Amino acid sequence: MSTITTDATMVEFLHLNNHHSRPFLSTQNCYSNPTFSHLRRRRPFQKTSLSHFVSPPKPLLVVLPLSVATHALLSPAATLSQDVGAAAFALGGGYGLVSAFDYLTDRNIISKKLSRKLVHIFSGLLFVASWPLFSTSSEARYFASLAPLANCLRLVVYGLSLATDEGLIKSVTREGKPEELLTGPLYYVLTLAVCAIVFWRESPVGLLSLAMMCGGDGVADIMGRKFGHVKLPYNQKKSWAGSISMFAFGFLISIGMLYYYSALGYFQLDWNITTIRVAVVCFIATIVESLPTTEIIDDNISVPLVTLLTAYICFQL
Ligand SMILES: C/C(=C\COP(=O)(O)O)CCC[C@H](C)CCC[C@H](C)CCCC(C)C
Ligand SMILES: Nc1ccn([C@@H]2O[C@H](COP(=O)(O)OP(=O)(O)O)[C@@H](O)[C@H]2O)c(=O)n1
Repeated sequence: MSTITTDATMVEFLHLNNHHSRPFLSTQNCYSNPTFSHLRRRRPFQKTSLSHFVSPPKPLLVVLPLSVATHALLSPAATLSQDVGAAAFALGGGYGLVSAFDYLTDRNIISKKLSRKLVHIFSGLLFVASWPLFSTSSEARYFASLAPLANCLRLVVYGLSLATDEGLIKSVTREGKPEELLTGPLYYVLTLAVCAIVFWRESPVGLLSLAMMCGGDGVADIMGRKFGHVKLPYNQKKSWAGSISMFAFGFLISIGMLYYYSALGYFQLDWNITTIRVAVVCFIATIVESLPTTEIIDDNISVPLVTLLTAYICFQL
C-alpha cells in the first residue's frame, strides 16, 4: 500500500492520522494500561516491553513537510538502500568531522584541547540526530551501529600503532600519544554502538545517555577549564562551573533530543513529568561525573552508565 502525498497538509494529515495507514500499529491502546497512561498524549501506541510509551516509529520521510513526500511501505530493496545510505552518511560524517577539526587545529584556528572537546560533543550528538534517517526495519539499528563500530576498529588499529593517522591522533588525544586512542575515545564510540543497538529510537534511555556523555560531559570540560576557578570541595580537579555547566547544558541537550524525537513521532511524552525525570537523571549524572573517580573509571563509561540506569528507573516510575 502506498499513498503519495502532494503537500504538507496531506503529510500532516498522515502524521496525525496515520495510525489508520500504519500496517504494523498495534490496536492496543495504552489508555487501557493505567500504569503508563500518564506518559501518553494522543494516539494509540505500539506496546512492547521497553517502548510501552513510544508511538510506532516513522521514517523521517513521513513527517517532513516535503512537497513530494512519499508515504509508502518501502520494499525490502528500498529499505536496504535507505539503511546503507544512512550508514555511509554517518561513517563519512564522522570521518569528515574529525578531519575538519584537524584542519582547524593545524591552522591554529582553535586549540587542540577545544578541538578534542568539540569532536567529543558534536560527533555523538550528530550521530544520534542521524538515527531518523535510517528505515523502520528491525535491522536499521545495526546499520546505524556500523559507524561507531568502524571507528572502534580504526581506534584500535591506530591505538596499537599498527598504522598511523596523525590527524586522528591530534584531534582526539590529549597528549598526542597513539595509545590514548584505546581509552576515552574507544569507550566513547563503544558507548555509541551499545546505545544504538540496545536502546535505538525506542526509548529515551539511550538518547539521554548520549546527551549526557557527549553534550553534558563535553561542555563541563570546556566551561570548567575556562571558568573553573572555584574547585569542588571533594574533588580539586573539578569545579563548580564545570559541574553546573554539565547539569545545565546536559539538561537542555537532553530535553532538546527528546523533543526532536517527539516531533518526529517517536515519542509522545508527558512533558510535565518528563522534565522532572530528565532533571533528576542529569543531576545524578553530574554528581557522578564530579567524583574523583576518573583514575578508576573513565567518564565515557561512568556518565552514560549512571545516566542509563537512572533514566531506566525514572521512566518506569
Ligand atoms: C574525542 C572523542 C572522545 C574522547 O573523549 P574524552 O577522552 O575527551 O572524554 C570522540 C571520538 C570521536 C570518534 C573518533 C569519531 C566518532 C564518529 C561517530 C561514530 C559518527 C558520527 C556521525 C555524525 C553524522 C557526524
Ligand atoms: N565537572 C567538571 C568537569 C571538568 N572540568 C574541567 O575540565 C577538565 C577535564 O575534565 P575531565 O578530566 O572530566 O576530562 P574528560 O575525561 O571529560 O576528557 C578538568 O581537568 C577540569 O579543568 C571541571 O572543571 N569541572
